[in-house]
Amino acid sequence: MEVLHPNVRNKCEGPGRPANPGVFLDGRAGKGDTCSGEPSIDFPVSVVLPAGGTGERTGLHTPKQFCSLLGRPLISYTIQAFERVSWIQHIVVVVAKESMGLMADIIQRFQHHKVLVVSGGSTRHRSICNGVLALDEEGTAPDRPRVVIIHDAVRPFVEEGFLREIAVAAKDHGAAGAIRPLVSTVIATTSEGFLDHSLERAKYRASEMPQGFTHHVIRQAYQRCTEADFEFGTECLHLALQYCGTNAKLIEGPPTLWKVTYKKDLAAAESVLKESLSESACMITGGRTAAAALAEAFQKAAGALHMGLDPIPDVTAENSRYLLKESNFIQVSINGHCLSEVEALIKALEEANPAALHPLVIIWMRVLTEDEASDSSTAAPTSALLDMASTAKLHQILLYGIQFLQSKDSERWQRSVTRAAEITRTLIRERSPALVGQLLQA
Ligand SMILES: Nc1ccn([C@@H]2O[C@H](COP(=O)(O)OP(=O)(O)OP(=O)(O)O)[C@@H](O)[C@H]2O)c(=O)n1
Ligand SMILES: O=P(O)(O)OC[C@@H](O)[C@@H](O)[C@@H](O)CO
Repeated sequence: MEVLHPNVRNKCEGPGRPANPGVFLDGRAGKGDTCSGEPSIDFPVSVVLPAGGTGERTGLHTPKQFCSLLGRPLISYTIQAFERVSWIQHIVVVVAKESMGLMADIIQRFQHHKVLVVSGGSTRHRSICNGVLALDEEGTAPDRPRVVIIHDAVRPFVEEGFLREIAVAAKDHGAAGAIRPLVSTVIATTSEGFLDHSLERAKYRASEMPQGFTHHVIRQAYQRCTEADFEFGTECLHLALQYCGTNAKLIEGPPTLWKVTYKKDLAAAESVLKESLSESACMITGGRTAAAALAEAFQKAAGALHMGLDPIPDVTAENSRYLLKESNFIQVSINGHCLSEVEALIKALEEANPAALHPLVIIWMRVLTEDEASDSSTAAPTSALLDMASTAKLHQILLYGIQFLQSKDSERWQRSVTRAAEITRTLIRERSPALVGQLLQA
């Protein structure tokens, strides 16, 4: 039986849909930390991420918040953006009841913390209301009101500095919201579909997210609003003004605040994520002379392609710091072609960084001498590579292979190294799931 939230009897939902507070999965609370010159956050801040929609406008079967970008659900990027902010204590994710299990899997797989999952409602306002009512007044006082940041779960590109501005403005004014200049002019139409009038664009702004409210204001707004508000409204700032007399402080936000609405927006978001990914790589030589010589030649070729390359002997001791850099890795294999070194690297990466935000790339670089190339006993372990790659992919590690000949002909050798660097750059840039586990020839 669902427990009705004590403060609302069927308020958020139509008949029969109560607010249904869950349990915090991990109540770790951060403390306010201040970057130089930025206002300190000395009051409790929680976040409500409405993610209970169906994403009809994408035309996809999967709701857009659960669509994968680079192998990771869109909502996981948004949650990560907030859980990296130390002064945010709790993140309430509001999902449709039928998605609660999927959301729990995502939290577990990507090691999200300080997350509470509650069930959504039939409209965005009802979902947000459920999220707000799941937060209680613990740890607050009149001079330290809890601030609630509300942010659409399908807006993954949100920065800490702007969140701080919204949170402080919400504490000071009761409500605050992100705005952006209008791109198109707003017009009103007659019932017959003709132009009635147009608004003077310079006087208006687009209301975006994040928005912030003191918990008291947003909770009172939802307790006083009407069924029509719940059914047809799209603006929380309006509810604060209409039902609490609170004029939100409006702050112009960066262009990155855009919302994923249509299918094309998913492709655009993935492209933005790709651009943010590290294109640098560490080349692990094992301290062997031949591998170090390859690394030197490869570094020149990679430099010409504007790709950073750090030759390192291993990822142990002081070099273990490379495991935490969200860098990519090239494991060099000369005169010894088993995959054991790759296996050890994958294990070290998983232990050091169990929930990498983006897929990391490992390239097994297999260099054959001319004698080995003609010796059938040194056939490439292609099936072992495929098996290892498919397991690693579950942990956001994309494993590829590149093989080439260590020719005695210097020109031929240089051409192979250059081709290997070009392939490496493409694999790192594209992170194509289709090529995972393949041994490509340079
Ligand atoms: N009943 C609803 C409807 C929407 N949302 C959330 O509100 C945010 C912004 O809404 P929108 O972009 O309209 O998402 P959808 O309603 O899913 O999209 P569509 O209108 O295309 O179906 C999204 O994160 C969406 O999941 C929600 O929590 N509960
Ligand atoms: O209207 P939709 O439900 O698609 O999206 C919600 C947006 O309207 C909303 O996030 C901002 O306009 C701020 O209120």
